[in-house]
Amino acid sequence: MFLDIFIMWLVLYYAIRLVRSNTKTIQIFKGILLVIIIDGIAKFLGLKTVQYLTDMFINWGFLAIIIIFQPEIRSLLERLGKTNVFSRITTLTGNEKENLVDQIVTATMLLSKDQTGALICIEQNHPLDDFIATGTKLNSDVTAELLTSIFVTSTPLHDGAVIIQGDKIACASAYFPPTNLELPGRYGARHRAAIGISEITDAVTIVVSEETGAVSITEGGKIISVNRRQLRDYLLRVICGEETEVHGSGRKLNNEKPREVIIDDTQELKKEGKTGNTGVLSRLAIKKQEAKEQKPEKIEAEEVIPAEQPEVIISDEDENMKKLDEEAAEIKLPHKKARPAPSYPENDSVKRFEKERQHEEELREKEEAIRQEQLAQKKAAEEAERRRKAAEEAERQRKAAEETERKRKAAEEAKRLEAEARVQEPVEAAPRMTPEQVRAAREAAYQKFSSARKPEVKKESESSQNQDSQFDTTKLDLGELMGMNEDLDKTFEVIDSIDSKKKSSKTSDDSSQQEGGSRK
Ligand SMILES: Nc1ncnc2c1ncn2[C@@H]1O[C@H](COP(=O)(O)OP(=O)(O)OP(=O)(O)O)[C@@H](O)[C@H]1O
Repeated sequence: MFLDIFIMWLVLYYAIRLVRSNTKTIQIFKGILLVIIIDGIAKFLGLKTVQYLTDMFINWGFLAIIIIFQPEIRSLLERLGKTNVFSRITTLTGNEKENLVDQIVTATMLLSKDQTGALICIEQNHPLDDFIATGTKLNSDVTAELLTSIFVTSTPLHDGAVIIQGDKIACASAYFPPTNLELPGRYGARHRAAIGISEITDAVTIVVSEETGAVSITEGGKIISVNRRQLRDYLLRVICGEETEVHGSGRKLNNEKPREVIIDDTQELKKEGKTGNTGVLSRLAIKKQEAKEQKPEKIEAEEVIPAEQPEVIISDEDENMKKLDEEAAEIKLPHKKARPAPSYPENDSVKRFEKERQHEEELREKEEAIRQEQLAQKKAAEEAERRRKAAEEAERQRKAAEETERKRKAAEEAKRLEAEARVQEPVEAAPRMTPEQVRAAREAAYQKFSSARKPEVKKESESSQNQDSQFDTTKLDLGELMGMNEDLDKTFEVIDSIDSKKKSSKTSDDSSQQEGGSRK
């Protein structure tokens, strides 16, 4: 019986812790409570339909809870499986815890002074192994030197968060899901990631702004700006469970961890013109303002001195702080280099959207490149065709010019030959006989000459005289005949030369005509 009650108590204890460690779970739990209350009221007032609905919800609620809390149940079982029921931090001794706090505070203040952005997450009861898996595992001692070195912007590990498990730096470059809360513009991706992790786990996260050097703490979905002293007090309380005093303020911090630390972002939102729809933080800030008026002794977010403001030195006798100052003075941060683009993984939906956008952009660029290439090819083809035609036209014109020239020369040559022929004409015109006729005449002349010498052949010469009276050689003496014979020889030579020239000019004409024909 006692064991039974003990087990039930354990189950309830862890269930409540699980619900409390996650703001989303709290909301769902509140919803379930509301349904149970409505069911009670319906029963009391006898509202049968409402009761039927709420009964249905409660009857099936077990299944619904399993479905709704599936990730949380899984994480609880995982946690049980790892037998890490007690957080690693609880296993440290008092001195180790204090040293851990000092190292974290020193590193944070150095980073703040140097305006080097940082995100340091300290694991509490909720294991952060899933987030450690997104980063680079280190498993090294927590020292101010190592912490500051990690966040120096020229190192590959500076992007993302450092997770501290117990007294070890479990990893660097871890990715946290950012919050979806509406926040003032001064909070960027780093602050969103810090609030995001505090919404889904009970971890405490320290953020150092790269822009202003301001130090903030996030826990339970809330963010608060702190100075060095406040940071130390806060960490001592969270890690060592110490109750500390804010020196000089005359006020004590709550015994419990300040789970609802909030920042007054109402002023900021008003400045940005977002007065209509103020976020959760601003509404909480207003509530807190009201509470403050009632309980002035409680420390409020609005009262926290922002880290960028000159720090108020409250006590000269704080030896711990002096020691921290001395330690910090020994650590020198390297010269900051230009900040490279973040390489940590982005929020899933944003990443997907960005990927799709890039893909579309690439497709558009490819299509445009193909279109441009086609256009260029078309232009090149057109240009080539234009050049080919121009070359053809130039060739045609060249040939035409050559042809004209050739014809001109041929005509000139013909003219020249004609002129030459005309010069030879008187010699050619004299006989006005064909060579056969001349040969016949010559023969006849010879016959006549012979018959004059021999009377027996006289009759034959008479008959030939009748044929051609022009060549009446009977009355010619030998001298005359010989002279005539020489004349005839000259005439034949002239005729032969004219014939050969005519022939040669005719063959050149023919060949040119043939060339013209084949070109056509
Ligand atoms: N989801 C995330 N998880 C872990 N680290 C992140 C995440 N988002 C951003 N960071 C870190 O924050 C850096 C970008 O910070 P950003 O300047 O956008 O934030 P910020 O809140 O304006 O801080 P700061 O005041 O330092 O500029 C990144 O380089 C990365 O190191």
